[in-house]
Amino acid sequence: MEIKHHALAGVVEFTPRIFEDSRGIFFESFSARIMAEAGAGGEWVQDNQSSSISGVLRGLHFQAPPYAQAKLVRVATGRVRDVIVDIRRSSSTYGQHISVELDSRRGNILYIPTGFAHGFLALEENTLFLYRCSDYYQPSAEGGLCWNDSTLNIDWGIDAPVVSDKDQVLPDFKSFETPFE
Ligand SMILES: Cc1cn([C@H]2C[C@H](O)[C@@H](COP(=O)(O)OP(=O)(O)O[C@H]3O[C@@H](C)C(=O)[C@@H](O)[C@H]3O)O2)c(=O)[nH]c1=O
Repeated sequence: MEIKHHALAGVVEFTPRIFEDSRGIFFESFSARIMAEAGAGGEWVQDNQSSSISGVLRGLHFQAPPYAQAKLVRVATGRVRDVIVDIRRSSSTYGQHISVELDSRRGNILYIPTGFAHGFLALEENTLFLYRCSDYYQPSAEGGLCWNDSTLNIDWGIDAPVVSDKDQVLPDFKSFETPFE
């Protein structure tokens, strides 16, 4: 497993070794030991799966404490542009984001600690997105940020993605009060 520590503290990307033979491919998509040693350990309690048509954008989402969720995200079919925004008030990179392409052919996996808003854009038809969460879904704790906020200035590479009604009314960064220390 190749390990990359990203510029935003605590964010780790894993790229597994892919074994290919005449039957197809094999790779390890989760290793509690390797991930914990890289600072991406977690008590995972919920697995989620979504499928999206090309051009669907989901986000930017988080759950507020005490229901904050770390996430371990990957793509099983297709490809996404995955974006995370640091919303930890005391962080030196507060308000900054990174964008990582997650590709089912590479099998790369992104560890997102608590204190980040998360979203992704599906870049292919039938993109199957899989993720584990460190806490259960808690609708009352759901929060978010506007995907095309001018302060965040995220280059999604698309002007008019397919966005849910809920995601069209998320707050902008200027009026946002983060619940994360
Ligand atoms: C996230 C979630 C949703 N739901 C339900 C609520 C709703 O009726 C339906 C669809 O929910 P949403 O529109 O919020 O799904 P979606 O927009 O895919 O939400 C997800 O977006 C990505 C970017 C994340 O980071 C995730 O944490 C999650 O917020 O599924 C659950 O039952 N459990 C869950 O854990």
